[in-house]
Amino acid sequence: MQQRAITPEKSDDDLQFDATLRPRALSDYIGQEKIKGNLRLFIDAAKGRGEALDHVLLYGPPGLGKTTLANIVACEMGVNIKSTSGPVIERPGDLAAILTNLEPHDVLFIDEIHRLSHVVEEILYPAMEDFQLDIIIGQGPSARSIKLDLPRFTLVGATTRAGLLSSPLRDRFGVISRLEFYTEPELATIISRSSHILGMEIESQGAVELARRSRGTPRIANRLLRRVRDFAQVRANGVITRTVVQDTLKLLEIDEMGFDQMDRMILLTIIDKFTGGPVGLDTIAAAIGEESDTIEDVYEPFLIQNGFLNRTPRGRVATRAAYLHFDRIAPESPQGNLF
Ligand SMILES: Nc1ncnc2c1ncn2[C@@H]1O[C@H](COP(=O)(O)OP(=O)(O)OP(=O)(O)O)[C@@H](O)[C@H]1O
Ligand SMILES: [Mg+2]
Repeated sequence: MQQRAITPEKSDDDLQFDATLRPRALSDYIGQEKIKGNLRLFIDAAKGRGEALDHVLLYGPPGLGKTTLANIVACEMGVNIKSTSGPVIERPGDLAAILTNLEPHDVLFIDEIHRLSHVVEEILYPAMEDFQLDIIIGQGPSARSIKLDLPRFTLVGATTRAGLLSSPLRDRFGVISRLEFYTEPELATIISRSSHILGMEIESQGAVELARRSRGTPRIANRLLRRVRDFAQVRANGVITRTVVQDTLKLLEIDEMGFDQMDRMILLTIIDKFTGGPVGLDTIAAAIGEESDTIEDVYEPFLIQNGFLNRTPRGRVATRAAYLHFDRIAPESPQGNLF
């Protein structure tokens, strides 16, 4: 897939920036006030009792700050964090090795936790609940089952798809938090903070304009900021003004709403090829040549939340706002459930 400027998924050149721009303390983490309030309380309580924090599940669209929060939790608890991800833990032995190496109260961060295999999940249940490792060593008649005590640890799980988590796994988390898209003022604050860290001068109108076009997502805001920075250096004496932002985004073909080519393709396919829908996700995916999982996880949440797309039992439907945005005339009497 071609690298989109706006995709909220990680790319390699994000990694270095992620490291520099990632807030380290809860007080530097902007927005998500409800989650922050809860975590603050639970962390203070756990520390007060000298206990490990309860297991935490973080879910929500890519780029909203799940990994960042996991690291902050460890930092605020004053413990180490071990990071891994669902697809990386292939065999029960892999997880056993990680678990037996934890120190008391450590944070184990499992990203993409919905992609853990079944056999690995089975090991995780008693580990989360009773801090016991229950594992079978060897095969056939010589196989032995061994039980080990584990230190009390905190599992922080992250996923873009909470719906794909098995309920026994979900039930073992004491804290389940959903990350929301950020408001424009929150994103403007994040952008100003990032500019400051990168040593860039940004006018407040520039930050507001960029915030408006960042699809509610800090990762996108930071990525666009890098592009804007290049433009500002070359064409505008290094200061990020509203005009600099507008000109850069025009080059990147990102419109007033923050839609890029892929968003436009999804909506216009529904409007023009399928008379506004309803049309199945797989059909849309085939028509535009993108994975349906990617459409569902990455692009749709923002379009739905902002009222451009509806998810109905019979398929996806473009809303009146979508027709208006593209200067199309919405059908007079829609097929029953259109609007
Ligand atoms: N609340 C926040 N305040 C400031 N910066 C943030 C905040 N949340 C995220 N960021 C920035 O956005 C970037 C992406 O965040 P992060 O990697 O934590 O997202 P994620 O939810 O883990 O994404 P993914 O689902 O793709 O793993 C980070 O590098 C960080 O700089
Ligand atoms: Mg992450």
